[in-house]
Amino acid sequence: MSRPLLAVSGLTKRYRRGGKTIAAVDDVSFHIRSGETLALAGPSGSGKSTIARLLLRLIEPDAGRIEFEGGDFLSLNGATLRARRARLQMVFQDPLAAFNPRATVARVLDDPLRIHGIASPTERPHRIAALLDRVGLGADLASRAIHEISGGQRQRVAIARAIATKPSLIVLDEAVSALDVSVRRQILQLLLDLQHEERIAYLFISHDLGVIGAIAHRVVILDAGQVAESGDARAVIGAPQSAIGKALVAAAPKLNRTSVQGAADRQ
Ligand SMILES: Nc1ncnc2c1ncn2[C@@H]1O[C@H](COP(=O)(O)OP(=O)(O)OP(=O)(O)O)[C@@H](O)[C@H]1O
Repeated sequence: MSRPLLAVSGLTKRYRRGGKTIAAVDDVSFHIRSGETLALAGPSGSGKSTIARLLLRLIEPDAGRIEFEGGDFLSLNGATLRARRARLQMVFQDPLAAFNPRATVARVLDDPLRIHGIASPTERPHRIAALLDRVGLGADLASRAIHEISGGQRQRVAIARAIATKPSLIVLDEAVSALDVSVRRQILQLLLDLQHEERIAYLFISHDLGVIGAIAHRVVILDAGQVAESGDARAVIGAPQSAIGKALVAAAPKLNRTSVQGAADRQ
């Protein structure tokens, strides 16, 4: 079997709080293959965002390994880390917090093309127009400021920015949670289409098993920093074994699957 795109093993991150040490992430292991969607589910405080921050190297773990594209990701630094980071992108819940709200859409999309030397100054406007088209937005949006466009449009811009560097993996941290149901369906469909066409893998972080059932192949359910259970997304959601899995299924709103062609349908 080929090596996974991302292999996380024994990942541990502890914080000191009120004189005590708590493990926000406690000996967590999982892997993601090229073109696959793995969901990380769990209630608030279970360690999902800490794992995202560890994967982006925004914080360093106390123990564990992260292998990405066949190499030790934690030992990279400087230019080698920057180059590898282009292949691992992130989409957050709130693009208004991730980008300068006053920046134009063109500026937000120009940054990764410039920083990673992907296109020359004369080529970049064409690349930006192509990226906007790719995520279903018109070129006329390029001159608008981030704070002037809708939440759904902002999330499309965030996805366009993420794909600008041709990543093999995108970490999506509650990326559709703030959107209303119809916009959420459209964004999920866009993610599925991009994955189908460009074989991008997703680490889809969410507390909502309804959404996870529509997009993920496999799921890891976290509880207090540890893996409570994991497996095929439909099997786990259909018959959760852990107490936390049962609670998340009971709390999940049903997503109308007919309007999203689920990832598992395309296997
Ligand atoms: N910088 C920090 N200092 C101290 N404790 C922290 C820090 N960041 C996170 N924690 C703690 O680590 C645990 C995991 O938090 P984390 O944000 O990863 O959970 P989460 O599952 O993403 O939650 P949510 O869904 O609410 O975002 C929580 O107990 C949190 O309080």
